[in-house]
Amino acid sequence: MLLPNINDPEQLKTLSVPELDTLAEEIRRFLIEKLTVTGGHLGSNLGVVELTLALHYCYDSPRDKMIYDVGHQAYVHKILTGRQDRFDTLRKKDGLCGFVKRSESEHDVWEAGHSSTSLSAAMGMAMARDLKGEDNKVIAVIGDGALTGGMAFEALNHIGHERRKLMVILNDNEMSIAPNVGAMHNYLSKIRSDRHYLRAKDEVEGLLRRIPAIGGKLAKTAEKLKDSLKYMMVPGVLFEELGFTYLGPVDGHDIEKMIETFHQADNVSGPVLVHVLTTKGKGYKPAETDFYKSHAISPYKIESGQSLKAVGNPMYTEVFGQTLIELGHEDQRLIAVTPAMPGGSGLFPFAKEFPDRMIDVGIAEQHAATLCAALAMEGMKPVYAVYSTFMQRAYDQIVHDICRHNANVMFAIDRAGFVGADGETHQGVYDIAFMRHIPNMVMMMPKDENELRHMMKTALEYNDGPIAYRYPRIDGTGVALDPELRVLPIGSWERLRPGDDYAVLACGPMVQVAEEAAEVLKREGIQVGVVNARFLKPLDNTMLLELAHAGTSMVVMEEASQAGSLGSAVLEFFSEQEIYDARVHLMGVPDIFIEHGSVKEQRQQTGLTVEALCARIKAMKALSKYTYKTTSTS
Ligand SMILES: Cc1ncc(C[n+]2csc(CCOP(=O)(O)OP(=O)(O)O)c2C)c(N)n1
Ligand SMILES: CC(=O)[C@@H](O)[C@H](O)COP(=O)(O)O
Ligand SMILES: [Mg+2]
Repeated sequence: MLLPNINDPEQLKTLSVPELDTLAEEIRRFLIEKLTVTGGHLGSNLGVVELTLALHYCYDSPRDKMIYDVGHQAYVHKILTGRQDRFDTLRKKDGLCGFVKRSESEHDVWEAGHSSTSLSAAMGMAMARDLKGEDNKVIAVIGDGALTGGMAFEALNHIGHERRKLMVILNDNEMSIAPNVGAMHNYLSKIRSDRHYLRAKDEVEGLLRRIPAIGGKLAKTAEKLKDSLKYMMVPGVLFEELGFTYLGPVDGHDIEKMIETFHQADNVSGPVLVHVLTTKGKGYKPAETDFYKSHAISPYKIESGQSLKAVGNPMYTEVFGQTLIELGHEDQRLIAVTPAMPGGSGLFPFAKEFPDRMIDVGIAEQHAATLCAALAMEGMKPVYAVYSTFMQRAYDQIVHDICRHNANVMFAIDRAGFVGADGETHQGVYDIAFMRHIPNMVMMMPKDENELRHMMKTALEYNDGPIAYRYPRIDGTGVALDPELRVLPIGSWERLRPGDDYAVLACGPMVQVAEEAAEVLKREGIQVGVVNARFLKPLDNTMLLELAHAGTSMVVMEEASQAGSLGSAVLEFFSEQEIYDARVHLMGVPDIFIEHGSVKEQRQQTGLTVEALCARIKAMKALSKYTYKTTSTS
């Protein structure tokens, strides 16, 4: 057994290639076993075992900078840099992060979670290195999925122009989370499969060099001919034209070949792109054969890869997917757009039913938003199905292309609120704050999956501009679903419980928390009203005025950034109305990044629990007595 003794990259360099191969197999077994308990990004990591070994064998981390795009495929890097014994804590509270994390190790030089940032990071580090007169290597490892992201293209454009020395490793497994899509993907597939492309690049270029230079009139024609031959026969010519030296394709499970290629790359003075072919899930059948199982999985049975997650109520995501089919039958103009998350967004059933009406644009949140704007302006009914966290990428497109045009785009914002194990890079807690202030936007959040269905119907029937519904990454409440879909009056809230002294204005899953807290407090003799603040914009002004005029003390509770979300909107309303004595307390996500753990732990950490709400109301009660006493005696 080599693995338990390999705790730093220096030890790795003493191994022979056969020993590295043995180590690769041991690492694979280690990951497959450990992740049965913790879950995690299994397939992506199994695919890069040899690649990561070859990198650490050839380069000196952390002096040489290894930058992993997305950072979900860095488990092997973590094992090789002294974190093997922490894998039982993977993605758990205070445990090993599922992504690259600078606070964990000096070998983690760049953090991510969102995709396609690695090339810009590599360029920045290479520039800094040159400006400081240093000579370390800079290496970005980017997957074929992440390469579909706009930022990656922007960086390729810059790197190819500047021609600084750095290495891009394109880890091509033909998969994003779902099978990869797009013209670049088609181009890479061609390189993989076309035997002409697989000819040794040197051989072809040598041949071309041997065609004698011809002077005079024929020169131009000959050069054109050479160019055409090159285009036909040299793999990766697109990257070459962009200013990179292209090396590959190389078998990403052959350590010796990769070491050879990296040495070759070291002799190139400008940017190099090494095209590495890997298999996602390599070495674990369930992950190799089922792409759902090959990406982010929950704990599983080792023999079958079958999930051990207890079967609960259908998730909001599933209810969304099923309801979309109903609406798709109702309105032929409805079309779903996803930036690379067809499975996670629950769109596969819709795609099966309406294969021409589901568009996966790749990791292209910005493009997806503008595409939806244009579809809407031409009379279609686009649903932009997107995770809250990834929608952050499309802020300008939402303002500039969707809201300014007042385009009838429906936003299905999944993973709104805490997401659990993915942690701080993926929390869906900012979208209310960065969307509600944009003119024309309407925003909703359902208290349960039944209401989600009504919101979807409401959005479809709404023809006055953009409208969003956001829902969490959790199981639904199990409520019975109305077969009849209803249109909700825009800006209407629901009073679920009466209570004149205190009222909790809650949205989404916090409504249930508020109801439970109200029950607890009722037993203690405190009557608390509960309002389902299901429209985040526009607010229910009438209800707010009623509450203020009744002298009700309000708590606004939301699993969203406290700054700028629903609570802020309520305060703004009272300020606009010049109602300065409304008593409003905010309970939201504080001004810190919330790390990985379970959703329950994340709620505990931020005080979004029944206990914390009860405590807050009791404190308000105590304070109001005091305030009352002092004012009445003065
Ligand atoms: C901006 C953004 N959009 C979507 C995602 C979700 N996502 C995470 S990994 C991934 C697929 C990446 O594919 P690839 O880079 O080829 O890596 P692989 O898992 O195949 O190794 C996607 C779509 C993300 N992390 N960031
Ligand atoms: C790395 C990444 O961004 C995705 O793989 C993400 O972890 C998926 O999240 P869900 O499990 O919520 O679909
Ligand atoms: Mg891939």
